Amino acid sequence: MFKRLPGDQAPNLVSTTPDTAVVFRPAVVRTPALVTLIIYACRFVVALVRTVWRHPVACCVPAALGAVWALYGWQLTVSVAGFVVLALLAWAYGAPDSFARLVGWRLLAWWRLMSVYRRHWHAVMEVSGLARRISGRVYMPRLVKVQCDGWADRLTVRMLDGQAVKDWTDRTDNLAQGFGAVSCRVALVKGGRLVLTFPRSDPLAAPIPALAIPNEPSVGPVEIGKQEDGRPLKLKVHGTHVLIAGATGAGKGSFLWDTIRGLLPAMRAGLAEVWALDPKLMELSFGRELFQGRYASDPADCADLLDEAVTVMQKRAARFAGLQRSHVPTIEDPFVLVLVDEVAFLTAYQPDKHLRQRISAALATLATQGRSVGVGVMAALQDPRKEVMNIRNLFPDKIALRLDESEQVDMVLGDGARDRGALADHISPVPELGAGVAYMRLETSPEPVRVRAAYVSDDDIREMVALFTERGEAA
Ligand SMILES: Nc1ncnc2c1ncn2[C@@H]1O[C@H](COP(=O)(O)OP(=O)(O)OP(=O)(O)O)[C@@H](O)[C@H]1O
Repeated sequence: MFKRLPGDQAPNLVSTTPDTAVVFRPAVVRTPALVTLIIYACRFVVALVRTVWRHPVACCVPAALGAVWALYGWQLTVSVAGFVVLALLAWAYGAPDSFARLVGWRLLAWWRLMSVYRRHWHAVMEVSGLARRISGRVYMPRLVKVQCDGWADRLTVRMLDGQAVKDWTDRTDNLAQGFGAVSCRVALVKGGRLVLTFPRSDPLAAPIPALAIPNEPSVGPVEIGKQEDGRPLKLKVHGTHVLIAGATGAGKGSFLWDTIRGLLPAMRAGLAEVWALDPKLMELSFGRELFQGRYASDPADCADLLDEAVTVMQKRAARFAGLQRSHVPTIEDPFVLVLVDEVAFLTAYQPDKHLRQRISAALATLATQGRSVGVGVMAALQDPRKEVMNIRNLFPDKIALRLDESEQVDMVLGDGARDRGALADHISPVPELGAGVAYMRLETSPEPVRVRAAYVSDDDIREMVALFTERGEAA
């Protein structure tokens, strides 16, 4: 603090300009040692109370051991501590799931809080610009709690008043680097509170082999791979439409084949049919026996097949009107999934304008009216621009595999998806690392989820065809 002293010429004065009549001298207020000690003691008590409040278990254990030591001596203390450690080890070995849920992840969360997040919190907030300095006072976002599971650390954070989620999503790189993680995901939980997710490992790093064909016929969500937290990835196909976008070699075929594989028992039971449009004549032709004649590659045949699907849809709608509002698959009215590989060949690159318009109209009709009567569309494409696929917004569920440009991410997944952590343009082009890896945004959840589809090889497709045709021979 500086005190203004007009005309003062005493030594040790500070002047901002030479030869000026206005000079300044630091005004030093001496604080008695006792006051300083009292301030430190108060701070210590507050910190102690706050620590006990926040970490009651971690504080009670050493306190209880200390009490046993004081009352009964060190021998009993060591015996009790040893017994507790052995009991915990036995629990961890005998029932690892319940141990992890009730003790393990909490211990890890406490350790990560102390060793990483609280330790670096101030520095990371200041350097990344998320803390604010106003009139010399520092305002710091509050780290509310840390939770851990087998895959990631989740930090609940109280934003500063006036901060926007975008302030945080713009700094995910800073946060990840600051806390030594490979990535950071930001999600708003409720007004002013965010959850920052820092993965500790990546269950999607290695390709996933084709999953076992399910035993039960079902059109319910089909298991097609893994989510980034290691849980199974189940994709809803009945009652929705799915758009899959990815650069060449990104692994779009995996999503198509995994879906067919998951539906195979229902197809065998007559509860589901897959109709395939394969204008590139590469992807789906390999298993065309599975489509029972509902397969087309020539654009004119594709248009006919789509028109047929529209007719099925309209007849069902006329029958169901006033009787039922959602579709239940039966042998008479099976779930029909129209698979379109490289839909841009039909909607954008098709030179015959009439055919193009017919196909676009049929796809738009199916996408707007099909799902409640059991006709779904799953379309894959490389280029997600509006000129190429002007009905992409009619698909409630969207999947973005590796994309070439960052702007394409929001084109596929919707506005703000990339800001929320869907870095589809960062997925590795090396097939072992990145093929089949995608970000998925579902109608029911705005948060993009990172997933990997299992790889269905040619041999797996042959096995599926054999299993399916076996049914035909048996019938
Ligand atoms: N889920 C997966 N896991 C691991 N590797 C995969 C996966 N899916 C595909 N691959 C590998 O990536 C290669 C390209 O896959 P695929 O042909 O399905 O890509 P695509 O997106 O359909 O490409 P295009 O648009 O050129 O047809 C495959 O030959 C395979 O080696």
